[in-house]
Amino acid sequence: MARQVPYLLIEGVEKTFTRGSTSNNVLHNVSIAIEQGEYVSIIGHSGCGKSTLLNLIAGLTPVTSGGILLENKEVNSPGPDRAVVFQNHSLLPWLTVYDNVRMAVDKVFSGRKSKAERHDWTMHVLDLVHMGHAKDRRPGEISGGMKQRVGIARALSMEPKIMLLDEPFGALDALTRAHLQDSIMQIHAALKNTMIMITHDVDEAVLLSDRIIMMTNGPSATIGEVLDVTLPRPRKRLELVSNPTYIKAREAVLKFLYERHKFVEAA
Ligand SMILES: Nc1ncnc2c1ncn2[C@@H]1O[C@H](COP(=O)(O)OP(=O)(O)OP(=O)(O)O)[C@@H](O)[C@H]1O
Repeated sequence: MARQVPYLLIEGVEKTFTRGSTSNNVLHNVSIAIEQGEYVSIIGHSGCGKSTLLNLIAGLTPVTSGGILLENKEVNSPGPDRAVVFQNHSLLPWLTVYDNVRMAVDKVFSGRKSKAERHDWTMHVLDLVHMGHAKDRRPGEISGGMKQRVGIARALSMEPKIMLLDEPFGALDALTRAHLQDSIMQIHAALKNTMIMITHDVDEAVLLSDRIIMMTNGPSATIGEVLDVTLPRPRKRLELVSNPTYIKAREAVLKFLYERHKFVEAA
């Protein structure tokens, strides 16, 4: 029987940055298979290589050795099938909320959807992140949380196979962050897209993820442990607080980060 190919396969990946005669092996032998529709978080101490790993999947930087396959095709350049959402939204300040999303829609769908369809699709994704009402505002006229919603809408609008989220809620206050986490859970439930998210927040990782990838400290960081989060969905943050599975998962990540792989400040 033919072996089933994983949706995203990261196999034996090494990443070394070289400048002049010095080289820094950031990632060592990173291997994992991710299934379609999974929500996977990557957690690890500062500087271990989380963003580097995300950039490799995005195709923004090449692997030194090993390989990344998406639906059995090698990833070696950026593409609209992998949309990245950064911590600091990167909206164009002179365009409205609508036009910031529409630009991405036009880029990806100009040959495949009519003008009216592209308009409807733009409004649909803005409504998904609850930003339809603010479509005519410019980035300077909306809050940080709203900007992040537009960034997520823009990424979603490209119908990517994989959403790559680099600390998407890191710059937001706790309440805004909670609202956006709820939105992303609703979007994930509705669209069933594959999400890979970097976070420093243990509660966020447990709340959102199907699996949590825990990275060891660098240099030569690798995947230390992978935790399955078996909590059923939809998940409600208030109900989880006293849920034994939630408490156990949270404890497992905290123990990994603060007992087995403590952060040691470089001398
Ligand atoms: N383009 C680059 N050239 C050289 N070194 C780099 C480059 N990008 C990252 N690094 C190095 O790779 C290591 C990992 O960086 P990376 O940003 O991936 O870590 P991180 O886990 O995402 O950190 P943080 O949690 O603080 O954002 C660091 O030592 C960094 O200096």
